[in-house]
Amino acid sequence: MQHSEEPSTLPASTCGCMKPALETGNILTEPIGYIESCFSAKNGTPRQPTICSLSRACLRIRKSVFNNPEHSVMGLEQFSHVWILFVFHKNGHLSCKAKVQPPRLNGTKIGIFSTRSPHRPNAIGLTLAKLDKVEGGAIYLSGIDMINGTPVLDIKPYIADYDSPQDLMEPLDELNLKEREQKQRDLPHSVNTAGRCERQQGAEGVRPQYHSTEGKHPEDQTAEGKYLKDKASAEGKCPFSKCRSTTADCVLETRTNQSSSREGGRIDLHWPKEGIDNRLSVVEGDAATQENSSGTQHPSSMGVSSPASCVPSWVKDSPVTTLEVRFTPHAEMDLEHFSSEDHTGINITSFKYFRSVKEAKCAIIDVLAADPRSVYRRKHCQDRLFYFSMDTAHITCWFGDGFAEVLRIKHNDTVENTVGQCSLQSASS
Ligand SMILES: C[S@@+](CC[C@H](N)C(=O)[O-])C[C@H]1O[C@@H](n2cnc3c(N)ncnc32)[C@H](O)[C@@H]1O
Repeated sequence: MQHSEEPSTLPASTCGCMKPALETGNILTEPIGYIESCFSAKNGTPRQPTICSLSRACLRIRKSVFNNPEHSVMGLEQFSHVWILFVFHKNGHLSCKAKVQPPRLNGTKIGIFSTRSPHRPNAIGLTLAKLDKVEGGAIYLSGIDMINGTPVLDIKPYIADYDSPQDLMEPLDELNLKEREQKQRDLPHSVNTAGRCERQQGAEGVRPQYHSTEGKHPEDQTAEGKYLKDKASAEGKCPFSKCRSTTADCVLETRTNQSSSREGGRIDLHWPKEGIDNRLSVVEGDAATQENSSGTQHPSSMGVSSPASCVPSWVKDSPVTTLEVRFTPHAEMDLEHFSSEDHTGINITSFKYFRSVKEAKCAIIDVLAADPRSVYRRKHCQDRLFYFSMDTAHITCWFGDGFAEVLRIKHNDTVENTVGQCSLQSASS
C-alpha cells in the first residue's frame, strides 16, 4: 500500500495557491454555538469531564447556522450523553510541539497525540458530556471541562454500541470460535472470501474481533448485540465477561508495577501478560520501545486475546495523587453567604449553575482534589495562593503536602455578568 502525505490532486486557485477546501481538509469552521459554563477561566477548570459531575453548561445553537435551531436537535433529548467537539480558543496560539508535559505526568514528556492536552495542532477538544435537557435550540449539559465562551463545532450523540470498545467486542472463547468457523463454512464461497470475513479469520486465528458496524442499519447492530447477550445469558454467563476480566488484568498488572516504574521519570507501560511478557517503555523525552524476549507488540497484534480497551499505567496511576480538600471555618462561613431566604421563607442561592451551597462545595472539592495546578506551579509556586472561579464564586486556596485548603470564597461579580443569560438552576431542575 502506498503512503502519501497529501492527496495528489489539490485544488488550486487561479493564482496557483492552495484553496481552503473540504477535499484538502482545510475547512473553515463556523461554531454552531458558544458554551455558557460555570468556569470563566482555564485556571480551576477540570481537566476532564469526569472530574466534576456538577459542572454545568448550556449550548444554544446559533440561528446563523440553522434558522430553526430546535430542528437540528430533534431527537437528541433521547440520549444520555453527547460528544462535544470544540475549539480551545483561549490557547493564545496554535501549538506545534510534538511532545508535551501533561500535568498528570508531573513533568515527563510524551507525544502530543498520546495525550488530551489542549495544546495541539488544530486546537480541537473532545468532551463526553451528560445531556441534562434539551429546550428549544438550547442544550443543557453537565460534567464538562470547557470554559465559558468556548466555540463549539459539533455535537454527536454518544452511542455505546459504536463508541465503547467493550460493546463492540465479541468474546472469543472456544465455543464462539467453533460457531464462527461453522458459520463460515456454511456461507457461500463468495462471501467467505470477501474482505471482512477473511480478515477476521486472519493468520492469528484467535485474535479478538471487532464488529464492523459500517454500512449497517443501527437496528441490525442492536440485533447483533442482542443476539450475543441472549446467547450468553442462555449459557448463564456475561457476554463480555472475557473482555472485562482481561481489562481488569490489564489494570491489575499496571498497578502492581507502578511503584518501580515511576522512579527516575521513566514510565513502563504494561499490557496484560497472558503468558507473554509484553511491555512498551517510554523514557523521558524520548518514546522508546524496549525489546524483550518476545519482541515489543501492541496487544492487538499479539496472538492472544487482548482487552477491549487498555490504557497505559501512567494514565490510570498518575504520579499526581488525589488531594484531601479542607475548608477553613472562614471559608465555610463565606459559602453560607451564597444562600439566603426570600420573603416567603424559601431558600435561594446566588449561584447561576449550582442549585445549593452543598452542590457548590462538592464541585469545589472535586476540582481541588484532582490538583488543578500546572506542573510549573506545583514545582515552583508551592507557597503561593491559588485562585479560581466557579459559577459566581471566586475561590482562594493554598496547597500543602497532599492537601488543598480553601481560605476564602467571595462573590465574583464579573462572572455574574458573563453568565447572566443562562440560569441553569431552573432550566435543568
Ligand atoms: C486537558 S483539556 C481536555 C479537554 C477535552 N476533554 C479533550 O480531551 O479534548 C481540558 C482543559 O482545557 C482547558 N480549556 C477548556 N476550555 C478551553 C478553551 N476554550 N480554550 C483553551 N483552553 C480551554 C482547561 O484548562 C481544561 O482544564
